[in-house]
Amino acid sequence: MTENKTKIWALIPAAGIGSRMKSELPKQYLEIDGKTILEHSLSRFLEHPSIDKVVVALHANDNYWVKLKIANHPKIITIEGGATRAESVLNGLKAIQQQHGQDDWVMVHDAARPCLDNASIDALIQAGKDSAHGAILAYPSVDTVKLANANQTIDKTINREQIWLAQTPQYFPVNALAEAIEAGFKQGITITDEASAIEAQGMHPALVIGTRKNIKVTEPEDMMLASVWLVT
Ligand SMILES: Nc1ccn([C@@H]2O[C@H](COP(=O)(O)OP(=O)(O)OP(=O)(O)O)[C@@H](O)[C@H]2O)c(=O)n1
Ligand SMILES: C[C@](O)(CO)[C@H](O)COP(=O)(O)O
Repeated sequence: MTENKTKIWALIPAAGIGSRMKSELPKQYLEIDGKTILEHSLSRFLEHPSIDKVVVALHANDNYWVKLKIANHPKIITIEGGATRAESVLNGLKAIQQQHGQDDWVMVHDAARPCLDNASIDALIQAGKDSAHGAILAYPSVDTVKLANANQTIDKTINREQIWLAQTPQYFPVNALAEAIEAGFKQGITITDEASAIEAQGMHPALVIGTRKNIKVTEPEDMMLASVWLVT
């Protein structure tokens, strides 16, 4: 009798061009401590015992991936990403469904977040057991939050007790997430993370406190920060 264990997939959107980084290479291929940012991010899932398979969404014109040693890892499936992060994620979800993973769960993690730690992955898996609406890593704001006017003046101060900054991974049932993103596209909502699509369907994912190390490498100064976090 084969066990029908629910699998956990990792889905890594890595099809961006990193325009805000203003670098020659797409930022996910910039190196820190001898490895690309993408390899650092991928290694967290390749080495985690609870993650069964990893899908990586690559830019249609990506000719960097094949040069990585990790490119032939047996746990990895590569697919073509889309014009937006949400489209890349949906393409990855469809690939998981084609691999009979429709009843599994998926952790979507930005390739641009190389400083993720194992304890955060463990906490997210546990939170998924307690929340049918899924769960995301996030961090409560430590700064006062201002709502801005169009002319870059302050409209008002937002009570920061309720402000959390979303990170990734974001962890959901595969089918529910695919349906939510497709519905969001039809409704014309802006989907900048997986939870925003799930919320638009009336669901309330759990917030799991991450670490401040789990930064998204977005602008040039983030490289120094990530370099420090990766070696401490
Ligand atoms: N069409 C896209 C756009 C982004 N991403 C991925 O989504 C993650 C978060 O996106 P972001 O930090 O915005 O990356 P870029 O879109 O590359 O950056 P920029 O907006 O500065 O161009 C990154 O790992 C990026 O590779 C993707 O898979 N497909
Ligand atoms: C998904 C995300 O990392 C959560 O904070 C963020 O929304 C990605 O934004 P980006 O502009 O696509 O980098």
